[in-house]
Amino acid sequence: MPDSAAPTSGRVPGFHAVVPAGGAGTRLWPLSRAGHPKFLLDLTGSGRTLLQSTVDRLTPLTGDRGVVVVTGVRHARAVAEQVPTLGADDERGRLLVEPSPRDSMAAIGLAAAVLLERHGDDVVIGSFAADHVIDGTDEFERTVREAVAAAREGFVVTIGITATGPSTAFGYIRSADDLGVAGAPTARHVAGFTEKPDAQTAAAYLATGDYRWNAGMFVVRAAVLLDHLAQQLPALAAGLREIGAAWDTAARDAVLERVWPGLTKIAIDHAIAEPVAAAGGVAVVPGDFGWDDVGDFASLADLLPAPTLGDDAAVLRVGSDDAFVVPGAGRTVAVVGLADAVVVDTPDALLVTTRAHAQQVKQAVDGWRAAGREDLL
Ligand SMILES: Nc1nc2c(ncn2[C@@H]2O[C@H](COP(=O)(O)OP(=O)(O)O[C@H]3O[C@H](CO)[C@@H](O)[C@H](O)[C@@H]3O)[C@@H](O)[C@H]2O)c(=O)[nH]1
Repeated sequence: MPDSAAPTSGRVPGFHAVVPAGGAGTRLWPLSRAGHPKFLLDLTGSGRTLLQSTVDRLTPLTGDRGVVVVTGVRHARAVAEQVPTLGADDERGRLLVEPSPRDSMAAIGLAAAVLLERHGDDVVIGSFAADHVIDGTDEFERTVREAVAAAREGFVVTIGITATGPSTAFGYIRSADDLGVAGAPTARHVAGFTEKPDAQTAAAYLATGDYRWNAGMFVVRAAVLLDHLAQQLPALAAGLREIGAAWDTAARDAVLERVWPGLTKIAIDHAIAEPVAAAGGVAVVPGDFGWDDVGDFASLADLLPAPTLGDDAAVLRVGSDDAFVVPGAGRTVAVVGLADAVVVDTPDALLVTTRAHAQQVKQAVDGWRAAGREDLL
């Protein structure tokens, strides 16, 4: 089939999206807390939480019943309330609840194993984080359609974001020659991954023109993913397959209780992407859409059209036009002479920092934890 014949709109048959919702978002404290982390929050003022926006973005590609969310026990109820289409109480619902966090390979592998059992050998899955912001729906959809086409040919496919600077917060993908797969004209082979390099290395990468940011999106046939895992980590693959086979049966809870705690904790990047790329089995589709993982208040401030999140009338600025302010309910905030300030007010905790120090907010969370203030986390 010539490339021009590949469908460019509508649902992609046999494609299911997997949304791992596990991150704590500690650099966005005190908005993001362990009990209501970043993905459950409306951080962009759109009226939809990051999780809801993620599902909204994927649904045109998968159809209403084609998105699976994998989350922990603690957040299952809130996720079910925010995304009723997951059918949490249905026999074959699409809300998969992990007994405990065992990192991204187990989360995505669980969904792969369940979907393989339900839909058979040809099912293609794509994993997309629950807490990223994307601007440019058409380009996102184009990229995913190409990724699915390449995945059908047996590749593990990543999406490589055009880097806008030498970020040290992301992994980098080095692309090689054209993949030459019908329906995926822009896909290339991946030469390798580097996880979160230092600033100098990142700048050197960008100068070559061969590197893109790894957005943590992986598109692959579920059967291929589990076969690769069986090569790399046979016990983890076998455990996930056993759970997948039991998921829609009365044995689910007993199998989960016995098998889940023993699963290796490892990120999908290390378990699959890096070793499979070394063997030539990974492809990248370049994605020229706006993408941000909203890692801290500096990136959140850059995303928003105005430097206030919430009630702008509650904020008074004197010589602080760009100060980023999140006023708490029922209180006003005045910022005087602090251009770079970040002020985030909530009922029980107030954060004052600067954009330049936004990455270090995690240390405040660590500090409260060390002080035994679990109530603030
Ligand atoms: N359900 C569930 N999800 C999890 C768990 N652990 C991680 N995840 C999810 O897996 C995804 C990636 O995990 P992180 O641990 O947050 O990875 P990272 O440090 O952000 O790095 C990865 O993503 C970056 C892009 O945001 C990439 O740049 C980087 O290369 C890498 O792929 C996120 O969506 C996170 O919610 C878990 O135990 N359970």
